[in-house]
Amino acid sequence: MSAGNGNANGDGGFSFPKGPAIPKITTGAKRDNEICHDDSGPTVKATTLDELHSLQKKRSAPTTPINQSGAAFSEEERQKIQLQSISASLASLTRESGPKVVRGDPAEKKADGSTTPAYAHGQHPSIFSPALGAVSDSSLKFTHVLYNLSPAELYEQAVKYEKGSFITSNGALATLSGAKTGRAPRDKRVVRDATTEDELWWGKGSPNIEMDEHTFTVNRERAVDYLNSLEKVFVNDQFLNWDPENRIKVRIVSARAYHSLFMHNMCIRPTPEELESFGTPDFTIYNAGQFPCNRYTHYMTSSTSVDLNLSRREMVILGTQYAGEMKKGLFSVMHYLMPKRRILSLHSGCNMGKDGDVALFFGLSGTGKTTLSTDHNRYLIGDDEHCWTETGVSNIEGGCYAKCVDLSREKEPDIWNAIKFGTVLENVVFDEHTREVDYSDKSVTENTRAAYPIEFIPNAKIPCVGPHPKNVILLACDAFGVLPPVSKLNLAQTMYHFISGYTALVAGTEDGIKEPTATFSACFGAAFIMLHPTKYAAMLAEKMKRQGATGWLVNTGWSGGSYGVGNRIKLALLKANYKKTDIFGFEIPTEIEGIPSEILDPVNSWSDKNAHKETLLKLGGLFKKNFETFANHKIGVDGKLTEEILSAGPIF
Ligand SMILES: Nc1ncnc2c1ncn2[C@@H]1O[C@H](COP(=O)(O)OP(=O)(O)OP(=O)(O)O)[C@@H](O)[C@H]1O
Ligand SMILES: O=C([O-])CC(=O)C(=O)O
Ligand SMILES: [Ca+2]
Ligand SMILES: [Mn+2]
Repeated sequence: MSAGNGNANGDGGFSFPKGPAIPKITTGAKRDNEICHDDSGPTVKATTLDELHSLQKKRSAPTTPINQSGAAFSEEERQKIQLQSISASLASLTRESGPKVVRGDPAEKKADGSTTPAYAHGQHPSIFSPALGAVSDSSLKFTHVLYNLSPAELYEQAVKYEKGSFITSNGALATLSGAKTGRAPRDKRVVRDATTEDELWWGKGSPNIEMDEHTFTVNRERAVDYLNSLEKVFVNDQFLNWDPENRIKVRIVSARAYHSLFMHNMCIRPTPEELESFGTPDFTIYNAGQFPCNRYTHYMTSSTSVDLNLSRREMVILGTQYAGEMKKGLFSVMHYLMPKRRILSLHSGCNMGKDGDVALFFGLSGTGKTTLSTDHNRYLIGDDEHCWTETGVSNIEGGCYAKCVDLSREKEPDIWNAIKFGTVLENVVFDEHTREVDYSDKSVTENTRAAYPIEFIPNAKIPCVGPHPKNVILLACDAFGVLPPVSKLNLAQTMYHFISGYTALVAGTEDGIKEPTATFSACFGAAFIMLHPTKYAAMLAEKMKRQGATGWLVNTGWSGGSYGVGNRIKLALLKANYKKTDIFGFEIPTEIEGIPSEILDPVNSWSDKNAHKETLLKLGGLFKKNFETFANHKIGVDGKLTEEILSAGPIF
């Protein structure tokens, strides 16, 4: 039966009316009487779907690699050298040779459908097969290496293979860091050997909990074997420190796209040319965070272990996927390496005014280094880790790590806008359908974070270096409500408060805990320092003195009555008249334009003056008690500095 022409003769009472025949549609060759011209353009070049897909991706533009002697490497030679180096990084210490490594995603099928390369040893440029001593199953398999992938590639890897990875409505990559949503300082170990024995700060108050070289080797082997057992690993080769003379080459081997993208954002990203000549890294991280350490290993007290070996220039991560461990592990390394070069490493934010005045912002986690250094009216040099050299300051990192709990576009527009394609959003909650992030939702953790490259901040200063600081601002979030909003400090007071590293937060919102808890963290970063705090303090004093920098204590917390009475206050810097406060002996301004004078001295906003005095004394006592640890440690040749610093503390 032919369609279209109805049949009027049927007996079923169903028929199409007879009408004019439907005109035939003609395509192809242009005809004179054509009404509408064919604008479909040339047809696709591929003849098969596979070919079509292969056309979609253009090869990255080849660079012109130059080797040390000035001669160009071939692409094949270059890839071979790279893979050889990665294989060496992954070498197990006992078997002494690295695994077979191959570039690319194992899931990307070859034309014949195979996923494992079919090439024999040495035949293909993107395979490296070391000569193996003992043959085991793992030495027969390939380890695929995803080397310095781009954010787009890492998004695809994360979304395809990592549970909990989603693209949010602002374009960021939302991830989950697993059971650990913050650092685990109690699980950090540092190898104590002949060198570090004398050089590092050990014992009471020190963050450096020792482990021996052998135990490190056991954990390293565990991490490396885990990584080698995987089908693929991510390798990032990047830099630390924007000061070209003190740049450190770091390699991060990890199992998750989340970790690779985090470090892509947080470390300095090499140009293709810099990557060509990267060579051997100065420091390597093995992040096997999904895999636990063996609790029965000596020195281990949990299934998490973050191990630093300064002599081997290696760090091993087991049993935590929290990405901040990598960032802060490297920061610890800088706290060791830089002072050796007479460079001061700082847990501080840093920005610069239009006329080149640099400010440093020290503060414990969550006191506002990122928030306050990201200031629309100033150039951002960095938000968290810096070096102060003979010539000025440099950022150690290539990215920022902002807290995003309760983030709002109105209060922090630059951070808000930096959360876009390429940014890693850790542990946030979002709408399952619209993928809109709810920053007020703390269901996963209160420590939600955004990691983005520093150039996502519009007024970032690239390269991230600046002249000597003029102002050194110590941030404290004082839930006791007795620290003034702004206090000017003399040099000894600056040292005293730098070594103290005070902040006080209201302990958990649950369980009825209402008392603020004071936290003291030497150098505002006790978890990361490697030497005795007074070493860093002496360097800071010397630099501030020489450069004529002014110290400030800024309360970013609650001022005027304890928590609940006062409100969190905004930072203001100033030229004003000052008066001296009781007990702490701070110089506080008597008036600042635009700020009601009464809030400049917190006593004014306490209705119960006795309660104010009591709270002030209580806090002073906590400072004194904390400082006992440092009191007998001499700094400076004659120890005079110690006395001067001691007398710069609270007096009562
Ligand atoms: N007055 C204030 N000053 C600074 N931050 C404030 C203030 N009021 C509220 N906040 C909030 O406090 C938090 C400060 O976090 P921020 O990321 O700046 O900490 P940080 O010092 O950089 O810590 P970390 O070293 O852990 O990254 C932000 O969530 C910010 O919105
Ligand atoms: O390392 C982290 O988790 C975040 C950070 O910057 C800090 O704690 O100082
Ligand atoms: Ca921060
Ligand atoms: Mn920090």
